[in-house]
Order: sequence, then C-alpha cells, then structure tokens
Amino acid sequence: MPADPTPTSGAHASSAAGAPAAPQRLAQAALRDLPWEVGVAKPDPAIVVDGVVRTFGGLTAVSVDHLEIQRGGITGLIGPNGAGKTTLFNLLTGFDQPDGGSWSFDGRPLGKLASHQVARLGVVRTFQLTKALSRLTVLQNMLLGAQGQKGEGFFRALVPGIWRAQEQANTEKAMELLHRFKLDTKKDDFAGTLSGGQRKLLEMARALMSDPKVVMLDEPMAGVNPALTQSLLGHVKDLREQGMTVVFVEHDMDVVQDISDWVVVMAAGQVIAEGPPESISQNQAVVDAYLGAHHDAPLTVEEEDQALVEADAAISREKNADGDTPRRERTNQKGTDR
Ligand SMILES: Nc1ncnc2c1ncn2[C@@H]1O[C@H](COP(=O)(O)OP(=O)(O)OP(=O)(O)O)[C@@H](O)[C@H]1O
Repeated sequence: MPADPTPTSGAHASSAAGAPAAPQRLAQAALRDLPWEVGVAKPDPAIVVDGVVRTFGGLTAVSVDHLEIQRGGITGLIGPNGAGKTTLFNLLTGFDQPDGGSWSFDGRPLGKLASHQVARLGVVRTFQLTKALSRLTVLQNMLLGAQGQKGEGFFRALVPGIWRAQEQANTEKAMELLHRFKLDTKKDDFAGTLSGGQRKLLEMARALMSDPKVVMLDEPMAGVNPALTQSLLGHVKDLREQGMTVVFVEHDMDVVQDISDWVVVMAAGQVIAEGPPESISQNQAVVDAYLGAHHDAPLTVEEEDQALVEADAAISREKNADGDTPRRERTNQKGTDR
C-alpha cells in the first residue's frame, strides 16, 4: 500500500472564489483520499461490479470480485494482452454474457439486458477495431448511432410528422457532433475512405449520438497518428467536462498517466491493483504482471548482441554435431526465434 496517496493535481471540490468546480475536479477530489486498494468503495459509483466471471472452455477470461467506477471521472483500464479488459467491456455493455455475477449502473442491474438496452440506459462503448460501416457515409453512420430514439418504433413510423421531426433533430445533432470532431466536411464521404484515426473519431462521435452517461472506449488511441492522438485525448477530456463517466482501455502508459483520474489494472482476468495514475508504477504486482507479459517486447541492443552470440554458438554446435549446413541462417535468428 502507498505511503502517501496524495494526488499531484491538487484538485479541490470548489475553487477559492467559491465558483462551482469542474466535473474533472469533483471526480479527482472524490478519489483523492481513497486507499489504493483493489475493490475500494468510491464515494459516488456509477457502475458497480460484483463477482463477475466469464470463462471460455478452461480459461477464466474475467473474474472480478468487486469493482466500482467513480461517476464523472476518467478511469483507465490497463493490463497485459489477454488480461480480460475487452471481455469485461463486452460483459458490462451487454455484448457478452457471464458465467455468473452481477453489475449495475446507477443502482440498476444490467446483467440481463441486451447491448441496445444497456445503451438506452446511457452506457455506450466503442470497439478496439472500429465498427464504422465502410459502405455508409459518415453522416449515415452517425444516424445509426441515434438508434432507439423516438421515431424508430413501428407505430411511430406510421406517423410521418413525428418521424420527420425526429430525423431532422438527429441530423442536426449528428452535424453538430461531426463539426466538433472536425468531420463535418466529410459527412458525405464513405466511412471506408477515412483514415484509422478519423474512424476512431467517428466511432466516438457516433457513441455520443445517444446522449450517454457512461462512455467506454476500447483502445481509442490505437493506430492513430500523433497529431490525431492529441485531438482524441482532448475529446476524451471533453467528455468528462460534460459530466460523463469515462472508462477506457489503453496500452500507452503516457496516455493513461495524462488523462486518467483513476487506474484499474487487470491481469489474468482479475483486478490486481487500482489507484491514481501515480500509484501504478510503484505497485509490485503491476510491475510483475507487465514484466511477465512483456517477454515479447523489443530487445535492447545488449540483449540483441547476447542473442546473436548465443545463436552463433548454437549454430557452431549444430555444425560440429552433424557436419551439416546449419538449419537457419544467422541473419534469420532474430525474427524466427521470437
Ligand atoms: N470469444 C472468445 N473465445 C475464446 N477465448 C476468448 C474469447 N474472447 C476472449 N478470449 C480469451 O480471453 C482472454 C481475455 O481476452 P481479452 O480480449 O478480454 O483480453 P484483453 O485484456 O482485452 O487483451 P488485449 O489487450 O490483447 O486486447 C484471452 O486469453 C483471450 O484469448
């Protein structure tokens, strides 16, 4: 446990002048004095998870005893590949069903609901690989995000006035969001022609069409060029400024440190640590989980030299043993052995 869990931001619930505090500050203030403990209760949780287990055959992909997500904050969900982050997202948003356990949003159980019902209650998500439909235009993709609103039902569709008014409102809202995400000039382009980063922006913009209260972003920055990364980061912070609760999965620790109010670490399906961003690098369980998982990280120059020396020695041994041509060329060692 930490010796001093004091955040570096110095956020307070209200400014010295007594002006209302920004949501970001409220969330940070709410999280400030919490112990850095797995399962710690949050002052005002939007989402509460209890005993959620998901297995695939013999593999336990998710086994979360207790987890609370603070309302109005940005929570980063990190962990090595295969830790269960996406599976947990899938479960919480109704895209997958668990073997057991329960979870709620604003005290309302979500466990039995399908993804579109969860979205209607205000919990939406984006996907690691964007789901933008490439043969629809950008604007059409946005309008799909408005599903479940007035005008969609069969009987309402029989009353053209309601339908048309709704459609117009949706289009206006879509254009406002596209403008905010700097995609308005692309409204008539097919989504398939957008760059990876623009698709991520479209995915985020589309998620906002249903006026969500909780936004869950699965690797929003992955594959995005540095210029757009800054823009995306700004948009994520904006969501918090607008009072939304944000949970995001991310591998880039600089991004996690930059925007998270709180970080939850998963490994092998379980939550192994949680705390403010600055607590995470000090946590031995986290360091162990990452070191254990990063055996396939790029080698340092010294490690590479050592590997080449060992490879040379192995080739010589092979040659001496059977007097034959070595099975692999030396230049191939690095690529084939990892
Ligand atoms: N549909 C599935 N069928 C079988 N196994 C699955 C399925 N979905 C996930 N898994 C397994 O569950 C474990 C957790 O996967 P998950 O994708 O949730 O991890 P993750 O933390 O999101 O990883 P990454 O960071 O690589 O996206 C992995 O071992 C994965 O192979």
